[in-house]
Amino acid sequence: MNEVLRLDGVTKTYGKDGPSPVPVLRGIDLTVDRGEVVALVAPSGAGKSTLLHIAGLLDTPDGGQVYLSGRDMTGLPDKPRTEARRNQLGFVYQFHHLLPEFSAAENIILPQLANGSGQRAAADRAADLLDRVGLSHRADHRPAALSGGEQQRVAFCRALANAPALLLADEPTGNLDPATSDRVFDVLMTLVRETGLSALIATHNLELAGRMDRIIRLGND
Ligand SMILES: Nc1ncnc2c1ncn2[C@@H]1O[C@H](COP(=O)(O)OP(=O)(O)OP(=O)(O)O)[C@@H](O)[C@H]1O
Repeated sequence: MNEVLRLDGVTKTYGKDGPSPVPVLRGIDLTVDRGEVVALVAPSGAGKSTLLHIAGLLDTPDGGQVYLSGRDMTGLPDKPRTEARRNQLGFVYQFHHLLPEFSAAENIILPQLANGSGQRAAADRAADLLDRVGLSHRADHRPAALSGGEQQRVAFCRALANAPALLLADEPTGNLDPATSDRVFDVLMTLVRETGLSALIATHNLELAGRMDRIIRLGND
């Protein structure tokens, strides 16, 4: 099985039983292979976040199937979906959403402890990931003491903390100025390549999209 993610004929309409339904996804077919980094490019409002939420098992489609590593996740109860989300998926958002009262290292350690890792192994992995993104020296600092680009690098480490099979990212550098965005995106790509991770990364930035293995377009972009 070479596919980490497969969406087959996925449809989604918001408020479909109400007076003003909003059809967003109309039969999306999409795959991400193991080790592949795919850009998701679309105009604003075309449904990138909706698609990432469905692929990330945070929302369910009205129709169609979502497969993770070959397993049909559609219609499964919450428990296996939550487990799959914890074990197989990593998320990065436009804003880092780090826990403000914890240090950079702790933000990477906590999801590992929640997933059953021991303290020592979790701390070692956090140290390794911070080293990879060039932030070893900021491990004990809280997010507020870090720059926007540094915070986002910590968020990448947190997303990779539990060694997911697939990284889902929604405008991961969209909140940064163009030069920082470029540098931080390079860090993300290096991290993804070094760990052999698969990724589906939504971006408006065509230059960044061009650096990925393949571009999938939604809507008329
Ligand atoms: N809960 C909801 N109820 C009704 N409509 C919604 C809901 N969530 C999203 N939408 C609508 O669905 C469409 C797609 O939204 P989505 O956030 O997926 O787009 P997007 O491509 O990620 O946009 P952006 O790039 O601006 O973040 C938009 O028209 C949005 O207004």
